[in-house]
Amino acid sequence: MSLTEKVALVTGGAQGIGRAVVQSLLQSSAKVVVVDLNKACGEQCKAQLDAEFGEGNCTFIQCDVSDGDALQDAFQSTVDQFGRLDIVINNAGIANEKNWEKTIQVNLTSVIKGTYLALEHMSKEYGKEGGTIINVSSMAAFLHSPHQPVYTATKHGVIGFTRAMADASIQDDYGVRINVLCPAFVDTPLLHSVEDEENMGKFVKYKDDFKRSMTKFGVLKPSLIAEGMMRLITDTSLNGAVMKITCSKGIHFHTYEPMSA
Ligand SMILES: NC(=O)C1=CN([C@@H]2O[C@H](COP(=O)(O)OP(=O)(O)OC[C@H]3O[C@@H](n4cnc5c(N)ncnc54)[C@H](O)[C@@H]3O)[C@@H](O)[C@H]2O)C=CC1
Ligand SMILES: CCCCCC(=O)/C=C/[C@H]1[C@H](O)CC(=O)[C@@H]1CCCCCCC(=O)O
Repeated sequence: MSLTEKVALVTGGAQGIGRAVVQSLLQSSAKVVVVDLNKACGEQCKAQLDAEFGEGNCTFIQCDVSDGDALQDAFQSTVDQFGRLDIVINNAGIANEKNWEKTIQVNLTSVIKGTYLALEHMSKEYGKEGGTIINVSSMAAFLHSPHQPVYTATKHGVIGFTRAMADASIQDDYGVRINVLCPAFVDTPLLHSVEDEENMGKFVKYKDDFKRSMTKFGVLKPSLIAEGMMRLITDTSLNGAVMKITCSKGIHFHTYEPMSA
């Protein structure tokens, strides 16, 4: 499906899962803004994508998503440059149990802020044309581990927030679909960062169990996560959906009991 004329903003898009998603969006002819903290990685990513897709299709904005004003400026710059916004992927995430407050800021607060900013630029409530938001959670929200308690809490939070906002979008006719994606282990730099005491603090003692779990459940390629993301972007029937991606079942959806009064 062509996303010609569509404009996407991807946080944490310079490497890992975000980078794979940016690649897929460009392959579908969208314009893409990569918002990332890592300047060197972001500039290298943009240079590679310019070489592959031509200049003018991809922009890099250096930004710490946990800085609310900077994130607001990144959204505004996107609209100033490309004239519109259609797709927002709140993907940036860290796993730092030592600086757990930062983990909450990046993984949860910034996802909430990124969703509200996306709505300001896309919702019919603000006179805009609609769009789609995908928030990145994790299978850690379903299968917890003592290795990463705060990371797990943030990923639970992302699901609850996203589902509630998806309901609000339907009830108040925002014209914006809001979904959440939960990958199992994915082969990215983040997955290796959880072996360091510097990141995990006292919980690093559980790292061998965590690694055994990786061997047991397998490790996914970022390209499969990008495939799931593209399905959430293009399937207009999906709102409030919780997509899981695992080695055993591939791309599938979590189902919930209907809410009773
Ligand atoms: N790799 C895995 O096994 C899994 C990852 N996830 C989630 O997927 C998302 C992406 O993770 P990966 O690609 O694996 O990580 P990664 O570490 O490979 O890439 C994350 C990107 O986010 C950027 N970033 C980090 N903090 C930032 C900040 N404050 N502001 C702006 N950019 C920032 C980094 O510079 C990096 O480019 C995260 O939300 C993560 O929790 C979910 C399940 C499994
Ligand atoms: C910090 C980056 C790594 C986060 C990766 C992740 O999401 C890990 C989740 C694990 C949790 O901490 C304990 C687990 O067992 C989770 C992995 C679950 C994979 C389940 C796959 C099941 C299946 O294949 O059916």
